[in-house]
Amino acid sequence: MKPYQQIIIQDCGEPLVKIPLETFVVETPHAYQKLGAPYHLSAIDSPYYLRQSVLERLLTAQLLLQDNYPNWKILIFDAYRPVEVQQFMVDYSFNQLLKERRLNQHSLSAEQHQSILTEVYQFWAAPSLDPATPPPHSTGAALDITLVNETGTWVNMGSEIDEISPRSYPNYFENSSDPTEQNYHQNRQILSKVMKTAGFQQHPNEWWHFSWGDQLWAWLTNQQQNKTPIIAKYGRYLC
Ligand SMILES: C[C@@H](N)C(=O)N[C@H](C)C(=O)O
Ligand SMILES: [Zn+2]
Repeated sequence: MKPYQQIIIQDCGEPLVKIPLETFVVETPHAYQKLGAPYHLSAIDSPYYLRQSVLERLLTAQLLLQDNYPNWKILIFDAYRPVEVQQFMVDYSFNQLLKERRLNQHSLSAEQHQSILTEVYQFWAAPSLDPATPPPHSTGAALDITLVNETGTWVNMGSEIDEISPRSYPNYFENSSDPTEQNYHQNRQILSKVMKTAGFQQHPNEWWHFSWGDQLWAWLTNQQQNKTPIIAKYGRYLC
């Protein structure tokens, strides 16, 4: 269990709302739908939903971005994710690591299996159905995003979304003396600054993952302030 999963959840009952796709940028087809992720098993069969207040904050973040970078936009890579899709992506990522390392699942020792799973879980939440430990995206409070510039080109952050490697850590390029890598860091800073100003918290291992109101958000907020601890506003979204 991760420390943030001990945070108590008191779901405020806010609805999941459709993201106005014309206001942001999205990839079509969606990356996980392209892989065959089973959205059809969920009553909400699209990733482009968020809790109402989370969407409002995302709109604020994009306005803040455009104060300094007119015509830049937030690209929504992923938002609401049913637990079935979380399971599919954990399995997919595990199998990708095996492929990259030319390993065969059936000849793995128990230790090897556990060690690869631990790597996957550094970046993916467990597909838990326990109401006390929902995967962040299944609450409708988390989203994976990047930026596109005025020409519609993805701003270069120096690594791919979902890459299982230290390059995904938000400050990975912070102390680099290479100008290109310094630029990646600046780009990541632009993204995290507008999101944090709008109230979001960022996943410690992922430059692209932000949330508002879920357990990780509450846990990180409590770490940063010496006030009465807060609890999570959103649990797994139940239709
Ligand atoms: C890996 C990425 N797409 C992601 O969403 N990670 C977080 C931690 C999650 O699975 O909730
Ligand atoms: Zn995420």
